[in-house]
Amino acid sequence: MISVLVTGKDSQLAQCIRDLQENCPEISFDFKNSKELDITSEQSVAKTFKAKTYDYCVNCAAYTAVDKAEIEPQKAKLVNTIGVKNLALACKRHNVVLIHISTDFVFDGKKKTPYTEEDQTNPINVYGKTKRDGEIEIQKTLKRYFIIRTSWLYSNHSNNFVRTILRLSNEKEEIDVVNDQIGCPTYASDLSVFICKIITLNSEHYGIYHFSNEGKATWYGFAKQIIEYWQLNLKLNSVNSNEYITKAKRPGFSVLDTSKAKHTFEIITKEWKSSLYKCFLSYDIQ
Ligand SMILES: NC(=O)C1=CN([C@@H]2O[C@H](COP(=O)(O)OP(=O)(O)OC[C@H]3O[C@@H](n4cnc5c(N)ncnc54)[C@H](OP(=O)(O)O)[C@@H]3O)[C@@H](O)[C@H]2O)C=CC1
Ligand SMILES: Cc1cn([C@H]2C[C@H](O)[C@@H](COP(=O)(O)OP(=O)(O)O[C@H]3O[C@@H](C)C(=O)[C@@H](O)[C@H]3O)O2)c(=O)[nH]c1=O
Repeated sequence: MISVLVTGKDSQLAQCIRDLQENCPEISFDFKNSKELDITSEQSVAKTFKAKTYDYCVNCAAYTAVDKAEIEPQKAKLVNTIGVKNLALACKRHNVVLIHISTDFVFDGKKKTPYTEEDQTNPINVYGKTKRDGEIEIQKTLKRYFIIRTSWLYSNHSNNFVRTILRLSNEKEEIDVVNDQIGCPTYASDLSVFICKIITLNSEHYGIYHFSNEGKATWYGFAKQIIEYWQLNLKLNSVNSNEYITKAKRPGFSVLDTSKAKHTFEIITKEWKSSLYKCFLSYDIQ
């Protein structure tokens, strides 16, 4: 049995891993929520790693409120940088492989072609900076780690853009959505399959990997597709970022090049629209 600690039990990603559990009989998962394991507390982390022996730690715990991070940067840093450092140190002490999830928002979005793992990071908002600093803490501390950068995660769990659009369709007749930020929506369930594959392979190809669904979209295009699949009665207005003011700046282009993950782990990434359709089919509120 492979023993795996998963932090951030209530995150959408951890919930997707939980959904997958019965398809991975060789893995014994131990999910901890933020009360059971607070990654910002050295004591809490030490206690968890002493209580049981783990082969892997999958870190799904994060501060993910992109706009709020601009007004409480210390809180974002505490979770995304200091908390990650605590986990990396504990993994080192207990010889555990760390699988950490990072983001397309570590990039500034000035590139015109998909970002590779070798591209320079240059975050333009607090969330992105704290996530990039978390990556650095891992690289300083550990040799046996996987940092998986992904983008625009959604699922039928927790907070995400799909759920926001569904909620707004109940509250409003029309909404403005930005058409000048390009990325790739990624079904968290597909990412959880990839994480389990790395674990079951017992891969030693440590390092940074980009994982997303295939293709690209604007948030406007993403919203349009959600409206089409769910047949929502919501009018969309396409606007520029300077017409839709938010506290945090977001990269104009943050599509990830997933070639390295595809070649190393022999995976096929799914086209984003087909994964969105799968998410639609799995939805319980239709
Ligand atoms: N959402 C997205 O679009 C993307 C996310 N990512 C990354 O993927 C990962 C998973 O994201 P996602 O599933 O959306 O996350 P969510 O926002 O759904 O959940 C984050 C979880 O982290 C937990 N958490 C916060 N602080 C702590 C703490 N101090 N100790 C332990 N747990 C804590 C929260 O618990 P509680 O609710 O109890 O506070 C919450 O359950 C994150 O690393 C994120 O940065 C990357 C790209 C895109
Ligand atoms: C809800 C809404 C958002 N937007 C814009 C704001 C923003 O530029 C973009 C996305 O909005 P959201 O705030 O929902 O998504 P945001 O929190 O920015 O999403 C990001 O989350 C973090 C955690 C990541 O790591 C990223 O990969 C990315 O998924 O869409 C509209 O234009 N209209 C709307 O009605």
